Amino acid sequence: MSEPAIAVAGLVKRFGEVTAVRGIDFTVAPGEVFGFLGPNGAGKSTTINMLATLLRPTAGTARVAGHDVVGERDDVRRNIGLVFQDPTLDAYLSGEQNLRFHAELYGISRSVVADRIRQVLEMVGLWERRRDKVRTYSGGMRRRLEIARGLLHSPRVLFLDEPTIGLDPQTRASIWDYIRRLQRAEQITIFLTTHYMEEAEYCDRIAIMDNGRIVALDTPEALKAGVGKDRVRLQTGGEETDRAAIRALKDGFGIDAEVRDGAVTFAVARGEEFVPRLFTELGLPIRSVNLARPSLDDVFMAYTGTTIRDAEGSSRDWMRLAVRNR
Ligand SMILES: Nc1ncnc2c1ncn2[C@@H]1O[C@H](COP(=O)(O)OP(=O)(O)OP(=O)(O)O)[C@@H](O)[C@H]1O
Repeated sequence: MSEPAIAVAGLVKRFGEVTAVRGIDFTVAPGEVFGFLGPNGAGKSTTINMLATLLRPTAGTARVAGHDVVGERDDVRRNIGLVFQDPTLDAYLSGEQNLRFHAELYGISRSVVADRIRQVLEMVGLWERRRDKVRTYSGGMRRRLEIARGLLHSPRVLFLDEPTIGLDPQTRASIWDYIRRLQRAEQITIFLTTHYMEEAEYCDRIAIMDNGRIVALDTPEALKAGVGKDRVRLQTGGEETDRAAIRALKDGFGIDAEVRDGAVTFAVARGEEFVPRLFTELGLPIRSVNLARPSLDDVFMAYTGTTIRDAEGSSRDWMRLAVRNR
């Protein structure tokens, strides 16, 4: 197997008395979309800043695109793209001029720059608007331009800190569409932080961070399967058959069911495998079946004791400080 895109071992960050990151370990495979979720102050921004070489770890190691974030900082920087919270586009320049400026900063060779600018602008659907000043762009267009800029120097790993915060759901969905397409087209690894559960669903794997530690790490599916059972609602067509169904579920499967809102309701592991058995083994008429899975909100609640909504809002000022003080 090829080397991980990100490999973190025993990573710690202390700010004086505060230990923001308390020894975390994880790896991210090349081409993965990896999401970091957690309440305010969990240590997400501190972690992403260490991986992006903007903050120096207190202890432990992190390798990004095969290079050490402390010992080979310049190599890491050449191989990563950053799309962070602070908007740093120049609103009085056109989209294309912003990218040219970035290309110069990164020393991208003149012979390839025009082609590459076209490529990334087309990827995020802004080629037609390239000559317009950024101040005429919508919030979603600016974000797409920032993503295009983060990709300009063909990074192996793209870091996105809350890529869609403050955007409406439709724009968020379209940004994700672009992120997914980019990831396929460029085969890059994407590491992002988010507060939005539906956004976490797009990730191949998610790490939930709380109080400086990773408390859960898996695919969204596995995390949901881990917190609880699926909920099945069954309609049999009558009170008598409902009662018979409750008995049959108890006797045949050892399941406790009850009638709720006119449907026989119960919890079961791997509901999608259980429902077909109902049809063949229950021996009663079934008029409809509804299967609901635990959501990532349930997962978040189970691991952090708060809802993701409570965790919204932000203490981003720390990150700005960290970026400025680098
Ligand atoms: N430069 C700093 N100096 C002192 N303490 C800091 C600094 N940066 C972060 N912290 C502290 O470290 C902890 C983790 O902060 P961090 O910003 O990494 O959390 P987060 O998970 O990104 O939160 P949010 O979702 O609010 O952005 C917090 O207690 C924060 O106050």
